[in-house]
Amino acid sequence: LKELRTGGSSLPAVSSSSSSPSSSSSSSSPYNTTQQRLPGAIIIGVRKGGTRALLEMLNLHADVEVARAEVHYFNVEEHYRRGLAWYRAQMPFTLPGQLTVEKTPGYFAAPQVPARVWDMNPAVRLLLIVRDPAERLVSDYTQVLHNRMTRHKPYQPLEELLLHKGHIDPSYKAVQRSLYHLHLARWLEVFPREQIHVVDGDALIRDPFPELRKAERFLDLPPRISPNNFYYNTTKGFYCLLSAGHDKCLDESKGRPHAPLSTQAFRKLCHYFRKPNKLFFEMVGRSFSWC
Ligand SMILES: Nc1ncnc2c1ncn2[C@@H]1O[C@H](COP(=O)(O)OS(=O)(=O)O)[C@@H](OP(=O)(O)O)[C@H]1O
Repeated sequence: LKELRTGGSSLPAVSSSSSSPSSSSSSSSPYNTTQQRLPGAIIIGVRKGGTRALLEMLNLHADVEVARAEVHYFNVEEHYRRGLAWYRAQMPFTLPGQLTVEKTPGYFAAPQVPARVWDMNPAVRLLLIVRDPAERLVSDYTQVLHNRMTRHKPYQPLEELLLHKGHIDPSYKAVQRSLYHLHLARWLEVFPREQIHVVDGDALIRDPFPELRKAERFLDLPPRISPNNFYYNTTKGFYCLLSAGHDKCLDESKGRPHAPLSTQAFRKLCHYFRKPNKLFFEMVGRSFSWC
């Protein structure tokens, strides 16, 4: 939508030899007014929490430009070795005063990432969008299942991966990714709590606008996103975006029907997450109505 309005992020990326966080690459635009800048805000996770929806919705704001692709700079060694100039060259072109936002949910659970993000810019604002960890896990599995099916690869039913001798298997990666308190603890060793804004992913699904208003406030953006930017699409079963006469829904990989899981197994999952959830609520100073 924004691209249609400003042409901002559709310009080609250029690389720069500088690695200073404050420096930036000049654009090849005829007016030379736009530059690629390092992000002032990063959506760090959680995977399947609604990170794409949040990014696209923030992009409705005239003062925001977003990196369309997940960059995986801080969590993939090969990318990190390329340095900040490479990272910056993955960012959209922005006008002075515009905020660059990127999202890579893989950052949240990667232990080396918080310190690296701090080194990039200790003032960067972090957005963490969370969702009921049991639902998140099923969504996570559903995505892997879909990818494997598309590549005609074999796959195990969720219950086989999730349960070991009738108990939740803590070594299953999707279980680990839902232990939000463990991952957040590592971020809080590096960043003050005030620098991390927690978005309620379930609330964002039900009614995006209030969550966006809170995010605008956290990012010190003037309130520009309005309820008129959203409409409920009955075919998709989710809110879609409206801006400057254009409408846009997230692609079909967002909001897929979930893989089946027995009620009994789902209950076990909910029970398993009860304690970790409590620890997470204490950490963030608020609670969520998760199962
Ligand atoms: N408006 C709107 N439209 C479509 N989907 C929406 C929306 N808001 C939130 N969501 C939820 O986003 C979930 C996908 O999360 P992510 O974008 O973080 O996934 S990913 O980690 O980047 O793959 C996706 O999860 P699933 O429903 O499990 O597919 C959605 O529930």
